[in-house]
Amino acid sequence: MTDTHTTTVAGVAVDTRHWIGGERVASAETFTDVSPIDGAVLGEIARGTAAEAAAAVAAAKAAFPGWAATPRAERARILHAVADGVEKRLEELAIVETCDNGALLRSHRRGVMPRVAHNFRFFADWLLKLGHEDFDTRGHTNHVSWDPAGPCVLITPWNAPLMLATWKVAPALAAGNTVVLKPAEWSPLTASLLADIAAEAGLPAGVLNVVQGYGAEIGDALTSHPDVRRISFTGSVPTARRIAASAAANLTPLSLELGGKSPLLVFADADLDLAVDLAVEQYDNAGQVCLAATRLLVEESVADEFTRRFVDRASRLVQGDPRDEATDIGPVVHPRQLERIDGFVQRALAAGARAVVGGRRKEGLYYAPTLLTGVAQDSEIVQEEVFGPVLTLQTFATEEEAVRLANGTRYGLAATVATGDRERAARVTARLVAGTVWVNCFFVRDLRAPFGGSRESGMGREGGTWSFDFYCDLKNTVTAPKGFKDHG
Ligand SMILES: NC(=O)C1=CN([C@@H]2O[C@H](COP(=O)(O)OP(=O)(O)OC[C@H]3O[C@@H](n4cnc5c(N)ncnc54)[C@H](O)[C@@H]3O)[C@@H](O)[C@H]2O)C=CC1
Ligand SMILES: O=C(O)/C=C/C=C(\O)C(=O)O
Repeated sequence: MTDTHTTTVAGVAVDTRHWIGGERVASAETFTDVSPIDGAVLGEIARGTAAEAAAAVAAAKAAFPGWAATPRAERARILHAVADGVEKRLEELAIVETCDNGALLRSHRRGVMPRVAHNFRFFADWLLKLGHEDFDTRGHTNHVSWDPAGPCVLITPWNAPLMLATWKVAPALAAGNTVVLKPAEWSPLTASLLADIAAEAGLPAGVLNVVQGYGAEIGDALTSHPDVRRISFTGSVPTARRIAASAAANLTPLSLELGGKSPLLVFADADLDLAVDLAVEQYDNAGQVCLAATRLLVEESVADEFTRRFVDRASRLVQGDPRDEATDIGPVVHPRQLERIDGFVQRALAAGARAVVGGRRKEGLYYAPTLLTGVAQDSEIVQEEVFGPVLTLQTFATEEEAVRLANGTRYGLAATVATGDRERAARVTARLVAGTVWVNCFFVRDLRAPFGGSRESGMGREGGTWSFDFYCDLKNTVTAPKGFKDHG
């Protein structure tokens, strides 16, 4: 149901306007938000332009001095209150997100939305632990402080909308910055709910602004705005190039978390059932996970047995409505994404690949979980990020070959190694080019650790102190032991 400025999704009222300077602001035009589950219209969302971008940055700029001067303990208290609000509305956020992007409700309930709250709690607590380091040089004190940088523009994708947005919003606010958040146009709703939650938690007007619209319109206006002091972007490589070009004009510092084509290396000495579990896990969120290990690299001697067990496990996956607790794989996010995924698969099949599992569309926006064999290292399907439930399988004869194949793309976001040999694990992980490497596990990580990608998978790292390195202007104040009136 939708009226002019509010839509109701699964019983939850969501404001479809921007949130700028503590007020709801409409745009002259709207765009239609559609659910990938069944094509239902979820709402008419404000389609922001350069004017709303300018208003949001102006609001963030005006609110900056007050928020930057707010004591750390008070900033942390408010961020914990935001986390409380997320937890209170967890069920609402979970169902709205599922209707909006089609990811599993059970994942939103049990993993994703708790992580959203944790993002706020973690950075609130980390802020309070962040030291002011002092160094002494011939009696001169070098005092290093973490100064807030100014208004930050945060641009996020649709595959894990609120989780990836708050991974940026929380440290940016903790650092004392103000924020303009632009969520993806395919999943705009939970960002609007976050604005409500933040206001209820007592975040002052203008400290968090949320604008809606298309990347090429309002997104571009935000990233080229001269008053913006940080841009953090998660999304695709082509968009990152455009944003980096906009940022270059103003020399705005940039953090980029981009795509991947990560490998899962399965050695013959691995626990094969565990390795198969790890491989099947890559279909989570219908494969729309930047970290997904979509290239299965399996040692020749166990490849047939691995494939047999994989096919058996994959054939038992339940595909269907993501609101159903029994569902393992929901729809992909948008008809354009479905076309893109199927295009990759059909071109690979035409080039000689074999679909051991899937390889076709199903009804609606559902794509059969797919495993392709007979693929060459330099083929499109092995080199390009598909961002769908599509895995490839290649074999290797030696550890050397495994590492060469694993590192043989232009990406470097993540890698997973399945092995029963600790020494091999140490040897191989040391040689992999990736921001995160998992051994006999996947996806679990500590927010104190750095997160980001090498090569075309990104620029910079966020997480723990690395987030504050990015969102702060670090300052070194050197004070001499002389010149003060009270000094003898
Ligand atoms: N490394 C990481 O942590 C993650 C990376 N991703 C990557 O994101 C991609 C999927 O997300 P998509 O939404 O399709 O990416 P996308 O790059 O098309 O869009 C991401 C965001 O950028 C905005 N945007 C588009 N053009 C823009 C412009 N010219 N200026 C400013 N903003 C603009 C969009 O509106 C959206 O909010 C995949 O490639 C995936 O690997 C996704 C999740 C996590
Ligand atoms: O921050 C994390 O640990 C996970 C990030 C997840 C994604 O980037 C994703 O779902 O694509």
